[in-house]
Amino acid sequence: MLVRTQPNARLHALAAIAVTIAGLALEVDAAGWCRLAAAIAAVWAAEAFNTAFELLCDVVHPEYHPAVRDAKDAAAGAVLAVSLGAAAVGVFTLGPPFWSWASGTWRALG
Ligand SMILES: Nc1ncnc2c1ncn2[C@@H]1O[C@H](COP(=O)(O)OP(=O)(O)OP(=O)(O)O)[C@@H](O)[C@H]1O
Repeated sequence: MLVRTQPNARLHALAAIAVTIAGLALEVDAAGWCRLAAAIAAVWAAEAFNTAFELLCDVVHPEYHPAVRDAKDAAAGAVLAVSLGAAAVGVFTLGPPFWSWASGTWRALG
């Protein structure tokens, strides 16, 4: 339902697939997979709660209301915060093995 109805969830799905492929290609260790899996799960959980909250708001108060606006903005902010944290986990987990692979390849070519 999330992927079908939420454009952001499609982006999260693409990011999760890309991270999984990169993790396999870079042979991330078990601790790295734990961090990546926790980050991906946290983003999906935040997106699911945000979607549930938006749907509930639309049923409870479909008309414009400043409190609904602020509540929805706060929930969207939570997804953004978790997504930024997940991006940091991805960079710190995949960055070092990617850098070793890239510098090794560069040396082999040079
Ligand atoms: N009933 C409302 N009253 C006031 N503002 C609203 C209302 N419904 C939506 N908004 C504003 O429009 C924004 C988008 O709300 P919407 O329900 O369309 O979520 P969305 O487009 O699915 O957003 P998201 O990207 O967070 O999933 C909200 O963050 C809020 O600022």
